[in-house]
Amino acid sequence: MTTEDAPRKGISRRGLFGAAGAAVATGVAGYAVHSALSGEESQAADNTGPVEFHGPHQAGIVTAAQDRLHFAAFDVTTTKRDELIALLKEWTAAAALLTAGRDIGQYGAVNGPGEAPPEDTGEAVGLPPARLTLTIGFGPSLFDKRFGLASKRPAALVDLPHFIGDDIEPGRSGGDIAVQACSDDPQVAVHAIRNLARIGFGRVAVRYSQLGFGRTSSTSRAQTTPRNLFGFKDGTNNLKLEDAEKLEQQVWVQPEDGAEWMAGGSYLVSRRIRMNIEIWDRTSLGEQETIIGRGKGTGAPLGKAEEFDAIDFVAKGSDGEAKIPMDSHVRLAHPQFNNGAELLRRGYNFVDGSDGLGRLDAGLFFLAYQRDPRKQFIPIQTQLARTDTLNEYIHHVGSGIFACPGGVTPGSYWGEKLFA
Ligand SMILES: C=CC1=C(C)c2cc3[nH]c(cc4nc(cc5[nH]c(cc1n2)c(C)c5CCC(=O)O)C(CCC(=O)O)=C4C)c(C)c3C=C
Ligand SMILES: [Fe+2]
Repeated sequence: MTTEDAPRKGISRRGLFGAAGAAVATGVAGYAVHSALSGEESQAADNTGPVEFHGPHQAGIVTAAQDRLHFAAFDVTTTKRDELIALLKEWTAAAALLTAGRDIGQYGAVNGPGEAPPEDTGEAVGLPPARLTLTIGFGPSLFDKRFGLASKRPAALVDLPHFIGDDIEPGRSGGDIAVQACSDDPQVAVHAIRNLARIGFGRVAVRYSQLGFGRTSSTSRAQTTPRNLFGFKDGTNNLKLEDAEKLEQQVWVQPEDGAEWMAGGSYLVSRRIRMNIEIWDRTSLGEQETIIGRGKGTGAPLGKAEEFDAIDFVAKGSDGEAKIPMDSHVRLAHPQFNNGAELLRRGYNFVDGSDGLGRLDAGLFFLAYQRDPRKQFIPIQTQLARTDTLNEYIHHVGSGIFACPGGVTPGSYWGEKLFA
């Protein structure tokens, strides 16, 4: 692309330098060499392209989980419904460009007039789309009196209850609107949120945000299972994008579920879960495996050999005790003990420095999509909060719930059906 092409929406970021230059500038070439080292990384080497923004469902839910997260919750600061709608239209147009790997605005980062601030902040120039997805959700507080939306609040968008052991910080919780940016390049995800926040200036303000540096789930059978900060494979028994029938039952809101505008959408629960890394690290391997209910090396259920072997909750060891302990995490979270309820987990590891007492401020930014939190997250978490032995090593400090509408078709905008 040349500067002559500039007065057209969405400057190609790579085109500014040419494809070869972009590969070098982004380190993609180095990434590919590095990727020869292991199967897991070679999977990532292909992850530079775009994910389609438009479709029946929002991208970023069943999309094979990317490696990086920038999650932001916004408070709406305008009280004018028209201004909020205008913002959602602007955000949608920008999101379509960003996810295609393009600069936002007409002139992008570097082709505008020298006298004005650039339309795009520029830190993603030369970077590929890196499978960026942007997923929007609306929190319960958006449905107060301000925008005339009270009657549109879905019954399933409940305020989450207090769970035993919760230590929730209001400043890390709630939000009128959430945007989940996932990408295989951290700078691409950060660029996206930064530019959406910039577009929103005067209409929304970032309430809190969270970076995640490593996925803690796989959402496709083509992906290997990653590890969380306790060193365990996480996401083995997750819902996967290949399970189309189960996704209809457990993830996608159906037309008969009420709140018509939510059909094809899903409910997101976010929890910032602090992990007591230092205490965990002083716990024996056997105890760690007993707490989770799976082997640390293989990820196999206790008593089994392979990661994807079925869990046998009945099997007893020579001591007469259940091989999968009654208070182990996988037993208490399993659909068999939760009325068949499942979650599509999409969380990320985080480390936000240390807490001043020499402990890492680290943990899991838990993200889970579901058809109805009243039947899924809430009962599962109620059970975990009561008896999960993992609770000695974790505590929940942030919380959010968001109604994520169905997908965007070309010409429509995020939340159009909500405001219709
Ligand atoms: C309310 C839902 C859940 C919370 C909160 C949660 C926190 C949490 N989990 C781990 C580690 C693992 N979880 C695993 C399985 C698993 N976890 C949940 C739900 C919540 N976890 C479910 C529904 C499942 C699947 C259970 C099953 O059907 O077998 C596992 C095992 C591997 C896997 O299947 O993913 C690990 C490991 C941590 C560290 C954590 C909080 C910090
Ligand atoms: Fe879990």
